[in-house]
Amino acid sequence: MAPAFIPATPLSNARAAAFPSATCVSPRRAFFGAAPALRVQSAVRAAAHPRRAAPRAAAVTTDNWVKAPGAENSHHHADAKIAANVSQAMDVKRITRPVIIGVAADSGCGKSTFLRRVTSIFGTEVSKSHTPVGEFITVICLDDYHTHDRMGRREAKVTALDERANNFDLMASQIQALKEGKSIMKPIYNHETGEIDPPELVEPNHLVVIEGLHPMYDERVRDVLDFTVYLDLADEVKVAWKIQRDMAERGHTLDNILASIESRKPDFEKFVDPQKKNCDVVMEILPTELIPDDTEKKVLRVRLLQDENCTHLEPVFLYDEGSTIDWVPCGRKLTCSYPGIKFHYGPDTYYDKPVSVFEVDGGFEKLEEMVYVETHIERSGTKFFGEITQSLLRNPTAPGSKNGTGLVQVLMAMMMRNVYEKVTGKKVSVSSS
Ligand SMILES: Nc1ncnc2c1ncn2[C@@H]1O[C@H](COP(=O)(O)OP(=O)(O)OP(=O)(O)O)[C@@H](O)[C@H]1O
Ligand SMILES: O=C(CO)[C@H](O)[C@H](O)COP(=O)(O)O
Repeated sequence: MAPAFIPATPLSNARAAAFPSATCVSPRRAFFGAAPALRVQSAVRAAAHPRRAAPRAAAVTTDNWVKAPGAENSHHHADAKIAANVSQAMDVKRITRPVIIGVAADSGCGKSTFLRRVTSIFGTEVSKSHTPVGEFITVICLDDYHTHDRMGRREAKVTALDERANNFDLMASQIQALKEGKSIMKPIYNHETGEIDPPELVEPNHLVVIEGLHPMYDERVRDVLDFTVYLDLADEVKVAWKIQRDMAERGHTLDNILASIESRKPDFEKFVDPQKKNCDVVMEILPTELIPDDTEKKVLRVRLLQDENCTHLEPVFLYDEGSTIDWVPCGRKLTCSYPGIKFHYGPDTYYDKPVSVFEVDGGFEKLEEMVYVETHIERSGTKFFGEITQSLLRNPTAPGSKNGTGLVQVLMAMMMRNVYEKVTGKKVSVSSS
């Protein structure tokens, strides 16, 4: 029998503007780029359909489930469980084995923007719910494993980045369970209220992405991951993006934004940043080198660092694998206005390990011309001629579509698709129209 469909936990209302020190937005809200209208709509829907508003726990029978190891670590997590048996969803959806991918970054560093590109490359959609779920992919935000609610963190005098503020025992047991094909009752950290809501049902899926501050922090969780991605923003870029988002869209003051970034820095450096050392791919976003003394930080230099020894990764390259290449296709091949665009590819070392670097500095004047560049990017895993260009053209106004950030995000999304295909031996079919 097919498992009963459990309504997804609805999006909660706007995160309180009353917490000006908060630097991140609800990943779900950002994931769908939800305008206030959407949030209101979702609240109205919930009111009109009370079942939607009910906690997911109410719809599931978990009598023969077991308490998840780690649930005892926090009174907020007491109801976190793991199914005793493999989920029927495995059979019903013909899941070979769930592929689990980690995406790590600080808050506001473009995880949601990247994950929208991922779903687009997989040709799939996800629900507008606390945990986005689709036929193929589920995206779990690891903020849900915060040990304390917002008030509790204040009392304990810890930031959300601190290891003590996260229940890694529970995270490890539940992500491991999903990989084994078992459903879980996962806690919910509610960014709107700062509270921990009753747990929700999450079933195994073909692809499960775990995103947030610490997907690779705990060895037990890291060992479960099939592929790991780290989004690494230079401080100047982080500040510029924060200013753009939090000042323009949320009415925060500049001083407030800067103070918040500064206050997170020590714990960011201690608990989040070190994860990048062991990642399969790292996307560095840096200020351009094409404009001397650039102050605007709108033109970006992007470096994709690909671990040469990663089991499932075949690094992309320009022209000739292993060579060092600097390429400026501006002129007859590409329309470029100042400062133009420059590509670089070559071997390098990153924390003592060999990596291939694919780098793009600057932007595209005409996105359609990207197809010329695409013909020179080798082993990108495209399924048809022009797939990268088509993917960027599908949403030309998305952040980064006209510069290297969008291009590198699409390349990383294709790597994730390759990893999925390698691990499962199944092909993902996509449409070229
Ligand atoms: N490639 C890009 N170029 C320019 N701006 C970008 C790019 N990617 C993301 N941004 C901007 O940065 C901000 C944060 O992006 P996003 O919401 O994707 O980050 P996030 O890591 O999911 O944030 P949070 O953890 O706070 O939810 C947004 O305002 C977005 O428009
Ligand atoms: O770094 C973060 C990741 O999103 C948040 O700051 C953390 O999850 C705490 O959330 P909030 O500020 O809403 O209490």
